[in-house]
Amino acid sequence: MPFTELLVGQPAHGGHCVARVPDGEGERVVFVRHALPGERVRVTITEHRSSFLRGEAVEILEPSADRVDSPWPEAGAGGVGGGELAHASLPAQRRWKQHVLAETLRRIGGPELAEQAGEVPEPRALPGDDEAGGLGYRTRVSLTVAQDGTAGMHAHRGHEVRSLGGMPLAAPGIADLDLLGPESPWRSLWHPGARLTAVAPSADEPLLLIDGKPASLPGRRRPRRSVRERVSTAVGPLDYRVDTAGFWQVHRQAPAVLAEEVLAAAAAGGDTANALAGAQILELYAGAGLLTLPLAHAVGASGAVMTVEGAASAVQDARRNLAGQNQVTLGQARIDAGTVREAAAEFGGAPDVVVLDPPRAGAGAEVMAAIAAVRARRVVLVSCDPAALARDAADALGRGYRVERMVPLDFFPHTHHVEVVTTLVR
Ligand SMILES: C[S@@+](CC[C@H](N)C(=O)[O-])C[C@H]1O[C@@H](n2cnc3c(N)ncnc32)[C@H](O)[C@@H]1O
Repeated sequence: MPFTELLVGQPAHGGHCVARVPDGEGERVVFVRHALPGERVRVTITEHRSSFLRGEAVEILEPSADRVDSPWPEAGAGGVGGGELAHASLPAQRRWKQHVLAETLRRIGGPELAEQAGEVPEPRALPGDDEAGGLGYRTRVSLTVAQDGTAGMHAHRGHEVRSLGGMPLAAPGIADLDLLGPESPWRSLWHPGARLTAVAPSADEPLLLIDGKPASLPGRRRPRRSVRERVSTAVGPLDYRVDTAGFWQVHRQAPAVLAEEVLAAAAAGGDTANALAGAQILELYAGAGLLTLPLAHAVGASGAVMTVEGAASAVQDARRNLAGQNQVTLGQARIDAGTVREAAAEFGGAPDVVVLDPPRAGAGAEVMAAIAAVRARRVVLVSCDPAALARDAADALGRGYRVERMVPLDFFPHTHHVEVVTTLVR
């Protein structure tokens, strides 16, 4: 079945739409990438599984009104991953994510979560994205060196590395590094198969890591171990240092927007400066302290913020970023039920708010149960995966919390990814 003509249905979690092909007496589901709902397309089947097929739309026979010329054709059918919605207009991408989020909450979280979440809004565009066509936002880009020595990315669900001609989603500082093509000045420093990470910090020169180590061109500034990031917030600009290979929000506007949303959620939507003064906050998965610093300002000297983070280098960065904030205690530990209980016990009673920003897999049932047992009035859950959000939020609902608000944010234009800040209250 090399090519099949299909009518494409609604999007599903993972960056594809659902279609069906006849299969014996019944039908088989096909997950189709690079198509839009309602389109009639020719599809090449890329993977056969016992219960479903995967395919890519290679010819659009009846296009949707939402279809646009992709600003990144190299991420289209047969191409690299990371730009799977680039064939849709930005408003259509946001409607796609809204649909997937609502469906995932219902399918994985169950009817109660779906009901409490209510009418899930479209993910909010970040400042400047609509004007820029959703391009030039990524301050971190991962590449791999192809066999011919040029920088590229892996084919979607493939091992082969494709050389890239452009990186339209990358921030301008990354293009300035001149990584692409056979004339790149970096070529003598890397080898086929090397992993490259390009970083364009908000308050520092862009830099390149080769196999996780900061590199520099001959005669240029020595490689740095950390970069400076500056985040504009309501309490003024906040300055951070972050390990070059450490976690930092990828969208150039995401640090400020996330800090503002988390503060508003923790403060019950009130004036954060007053509502959180004196509050006791437990922050889990705190990274280099992006959220810890504005939380520390908001609770003030009479409040307390305790963090737990697993990566030693991130805790070291946080120590520097939070220097002088005596109301903050930084803990390094792998987060599990035990560490949540221990951290909460330090407050000598329930903290007012628990903030958590777990990795893509979510916090998981055990950690969510331990968080619920802490009995904080509010839990602010930051999720970068709708399925993990549905599991984590459903766990909280089963343990005495209800959803007060869900704020989806379009942190990753042209991809299917979406960030959501959920406020849970007892
Ligand atoms: C999505 S990041 C959030 C960091 C921070 N809130 C930010 O926005 O920069 C998740 C963080 O959780 C940490 N982490 C992941 N799994 C962990 C675990 N099991 N225990 C402790 N920390 C973990 C990672 O090192 C990372 O810093």
